[in-house]
Amino acid sequence: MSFANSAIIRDHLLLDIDRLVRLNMDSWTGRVLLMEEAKKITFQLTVKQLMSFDPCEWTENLMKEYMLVIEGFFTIPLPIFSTTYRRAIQARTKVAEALSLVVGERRREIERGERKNDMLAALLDEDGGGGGGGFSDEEIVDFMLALLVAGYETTSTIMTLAVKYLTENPIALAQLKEEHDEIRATKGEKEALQWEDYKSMPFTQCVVNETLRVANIISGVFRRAMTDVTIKDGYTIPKGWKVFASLRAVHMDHRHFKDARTFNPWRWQNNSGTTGSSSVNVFTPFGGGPRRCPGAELARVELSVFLHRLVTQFSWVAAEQDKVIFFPTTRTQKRYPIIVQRLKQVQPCKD
Ligand code: HEM
Repeated sequence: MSFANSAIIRDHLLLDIDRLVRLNMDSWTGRVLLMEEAKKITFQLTVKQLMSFDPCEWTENLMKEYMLVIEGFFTIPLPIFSTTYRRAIQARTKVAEALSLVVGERRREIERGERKNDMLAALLDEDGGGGGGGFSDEEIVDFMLALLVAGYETTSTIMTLAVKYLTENPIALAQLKEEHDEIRATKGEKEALQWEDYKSMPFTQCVVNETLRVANIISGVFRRAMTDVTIKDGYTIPKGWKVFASLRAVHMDHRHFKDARTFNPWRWQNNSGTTGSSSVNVFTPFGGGPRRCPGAELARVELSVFLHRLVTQFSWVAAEQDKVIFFPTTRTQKRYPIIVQRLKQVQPCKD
């Protein structure tokens, strides 16, 4: 099931992304914990994409419970020893119950002939007319929970790290801002971004690629060899073995990316970003093959819109030193606090 291809993003999601990013940024003043704000935005976006709910008390409560579920991911899975794990299991039950009610209500709406245009509707459609046996409520809830997890941590971290890298690279930030100021100059302050605007952000796409390359939000992927696989230099991975393919090791390899540890968005101006002439794709932040991340395009659009609204509305400085850490997940130690200042809007001249 395709839930975030270019056409869906262009025709449905882009407006919501722009609106929800703006809505959140409207309340920013002074010191902002960027990672927390980015999480709020990506959670709200995913909920909207899944079941069409705008931010409200219900979504806020859902997010509180859901954060307890996420905390449980990084604890020892033994309820007797870990309060965090116990709390996470209880919270997962609550989130699943809340989502089940939504699925039930939606089934009743469909019986009354009402239909929404979101991920949940698509899942229920598969149920009715797909001929594949249909999904049970439990399967749908499970899928929704998985999607909340897949898009939330990853995209909010990439937003935070893009801002951190740009703050540390004023020349890149200035060039990015110039690109976005030019787009905004053709529109009113509040006017929504259009798909053509997103498509006219070449330097932003360099920044997005370079952030994905350096940050390595997902450090690697597991695969099982379905048959004996012979790889370079005569090594064979025997059938049945599990392999961890390290995406980070390739992205940080100076044979592919010159000065691989340096954040250099301009390297993408030659499109492939690589130094070598290898025809093998060495840039795979979203994995590869049939399991490649289905949210790749959505994540790119979310980050681009986020950067657009940030650089056209604010200037900022880092509030304190913060460090990127990579274990157990990629994130910054202090949730990247920044001090923001709202830019004065320049009004167009009147005759
Ligand atoms: C910067 C943001 C993101 C990064 C770096 C990222 C990265 C990845 C990676 C590396 C995989 C494993 C692919 C493989 O095994 O080859 C994956 C899987 C997946 N991602 Fe993403 N992702 C991001 C955002 C999203 C978003 C926004 C969504 C949806 C809302 C999403 C949904 C999924 C799903 C459902 C899978 C599992 C696919 C499968 O197993 O068939 N991701 N992602």
